[in-house]
Amino acid sequence: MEAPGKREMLPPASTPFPVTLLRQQPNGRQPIAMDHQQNRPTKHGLRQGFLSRLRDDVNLSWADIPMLACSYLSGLIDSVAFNARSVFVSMQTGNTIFLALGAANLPSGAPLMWLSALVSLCAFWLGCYFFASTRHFHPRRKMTLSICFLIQAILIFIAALLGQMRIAPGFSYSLLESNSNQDGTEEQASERKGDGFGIDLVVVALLAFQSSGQIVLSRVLGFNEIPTNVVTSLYCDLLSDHNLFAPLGDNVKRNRRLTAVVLLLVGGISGGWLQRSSAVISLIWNPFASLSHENELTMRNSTKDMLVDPKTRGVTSIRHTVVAAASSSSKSRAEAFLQEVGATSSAAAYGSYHELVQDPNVEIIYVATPHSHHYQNVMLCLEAGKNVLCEKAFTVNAQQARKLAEKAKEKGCLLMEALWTRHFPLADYVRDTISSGKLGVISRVISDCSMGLSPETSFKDGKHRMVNADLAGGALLDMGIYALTWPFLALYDAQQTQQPKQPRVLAMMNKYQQTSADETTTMILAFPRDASAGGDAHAVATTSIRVGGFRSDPNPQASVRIQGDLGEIQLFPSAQNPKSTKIILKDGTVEERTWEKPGPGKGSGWYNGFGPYKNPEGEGQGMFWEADEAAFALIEGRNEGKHLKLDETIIMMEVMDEVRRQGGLAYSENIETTDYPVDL
Ligand SMILES: NC(=O)C1=CN([C@@H]2O[C@H](COP(=O)(O)OP(=O)(O)OC[C@H]3O[C@@H](n4cnc5c(N)ncnc54)[C@H](OP(=O)(O)O)[C@@H]3O)[C@@H](O)[C@H]2O)C=CC1
Ligand SMILES: O=C1OC[C@@H](O)[C@H](O)[C@H]1O
Repeated sequence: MEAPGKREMLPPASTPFPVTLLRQQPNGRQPIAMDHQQNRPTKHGLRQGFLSRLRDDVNLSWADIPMLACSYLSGLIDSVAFNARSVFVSMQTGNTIFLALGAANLPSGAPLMWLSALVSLCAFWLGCYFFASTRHFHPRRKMTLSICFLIQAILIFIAALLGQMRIAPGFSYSLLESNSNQDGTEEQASERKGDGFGIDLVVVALLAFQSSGQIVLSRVLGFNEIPTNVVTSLYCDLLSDHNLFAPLGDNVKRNRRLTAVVLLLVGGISGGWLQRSSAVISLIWNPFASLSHENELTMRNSTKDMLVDPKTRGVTSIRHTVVAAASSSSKSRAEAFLQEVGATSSAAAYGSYHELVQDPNVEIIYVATPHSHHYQNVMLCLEAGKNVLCEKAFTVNAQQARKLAEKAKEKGCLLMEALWTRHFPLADYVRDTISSGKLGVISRVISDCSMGLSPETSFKDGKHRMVNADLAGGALLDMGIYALTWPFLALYDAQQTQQPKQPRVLAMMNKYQQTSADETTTMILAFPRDASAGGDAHAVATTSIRVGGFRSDPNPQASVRIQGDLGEIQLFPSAQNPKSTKIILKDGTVEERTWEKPGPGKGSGWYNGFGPYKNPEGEGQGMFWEADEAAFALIEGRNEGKHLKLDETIIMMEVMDEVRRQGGLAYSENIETTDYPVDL
């Protein structure tokens, strides 16, 4: 136990200059050159003075202050590292336990925690050895200490840079959000953190190495009571101090320990809050389309949704900003669009897509033009180096999708199909239900997405993109993609016990006479699966503009049924926008859930809704979830969405190519082509 004492009055390492002409330094160093007339050191003398002072030992009477500041730093850095990679870079006791747990393959859900802990420990050990070797170079010299602190500062700076530039994804954003949002489980959060593991470990190593410098220096300077990164022994020494309650000036070591604990805590708190606020990313969205041809208002709905405060859906670390919009027909349409959706007044309006892609403020572009135009529009964005979220159907055919994926890879851009349904919390629930095994082996999916509209009445002149073959219209590309979504989610994604294979397809197609686009299409699919995994799984996916999906039905049947040998899950009322689910198990269990759409809420006076169908006051349409996922992908440095990767988008396009081949539906060469640029 330490004896109480006042701040130690150690002899100063250097004394102030005496007023003599040639100043002899107390430690017998060279005299400093003086300007005799001015009676002050010359520039050369000053430089000499500075350098010789650096050779002095540090004045220990105040050296505890930087060491206490190190305690604050430890708290800050450890809170960041733990939040980023579930590892400590300073407190190595925790890491030793994490390493030990790894031997038992624990903790569950974080199988690589031991590796992060080991990296941190190794870097820390190396750092201790390195910084302790200063004992060979006058360890208490100001010069030696300055160099040590400089090395630490540089390492922290490099680590911060790697995080800030999103090179080290784990350190680029906060885990807090993903743990709480969108029904996200910690598993999902750690999955999200899978990318960039290696570079994250580099950051861990840099920080652990520097943090060893702190404890070594606290030892060098003789402040063993403030090891800066260990608090367990500090708590013990503090509370077992028999002079714990001595007056303030009578127990310096107690004061230091207490201050170190408080500062470490404050450092931890600041680390947490800094991550929260620094994780607020201003995402820039850029709608191509605007208020459009009388009926479809995709852009308006999704943009309005994007601008809803993400906190209303529990998302705290991102924000979407519409910085610009472009209309291919006129700038005034873009202006009207921006006004209508409530974009900020600084948002730019463009009268051409070419102008828009040159805007340096644009980070990501949301393409919501007719299917026929996706390939050309997305290629334009990618060529300009812009990230893209492109509406469904992604392209007209698989070859176009492949080319876009290649271009995105070449340019290092994010490219994602905006299949909004895939990003609903409801879709996560369906995935989780399937992978939990509750339904047994899924062997069949029945899925319908239809409109129940008379095309002769609703799309009278045949020009609407729904039926217009020149715009790659028809039931299949527009609605059939939703019917295919659930078989793919259930049989391609969620049951990935083996490398998923492309399904075999049988298809029938009825054409709308007026335009020859498909009006009703029926697909039977077989997803190849080994006999040991249950054998091939079947799906029936149907779509129609004319029949099914009547909104007038007060008790709609399930649009989607995902069936396993132990039970099934049903989705209501529509495959593209399901709002409730029902699980029926063989043992008689029934689990029903409804899925609300968040938004500004009742009393907000805010409305969204598709086309003429208004949602209840304050409820979003549900398009923000795909926007959030694109934002997270950018923040994490991913070039794809996690719920629908480009490989799967391409395979779905291949299926639709085959369906069209069997149904005899080919679009005109200029919209099927992969040539670029082509004027449409
Ligand atoms: N997720 C969802 O719920 C929905 C998604 N969608 C998808 O969104 C996309 C757009 O659909 P929607 O908004 O209904 O499409 P629209 O027919 O309303 O067209 C959208 C915009 O595309 C631009 N455009 C460019 N060239 C043409 C052209 N030759 N003919 C017509 N328009 C052109 C127009 O804007 P401008 O002239 O100003 O450039 C137009 O306003 C499609 O991929 C569709 O499948 C549609 C509905 C719902
Ligand atoms: O994606 C869509 O969802 C809703 C439908 O009404 C629309 O036509 C379609 O494009």
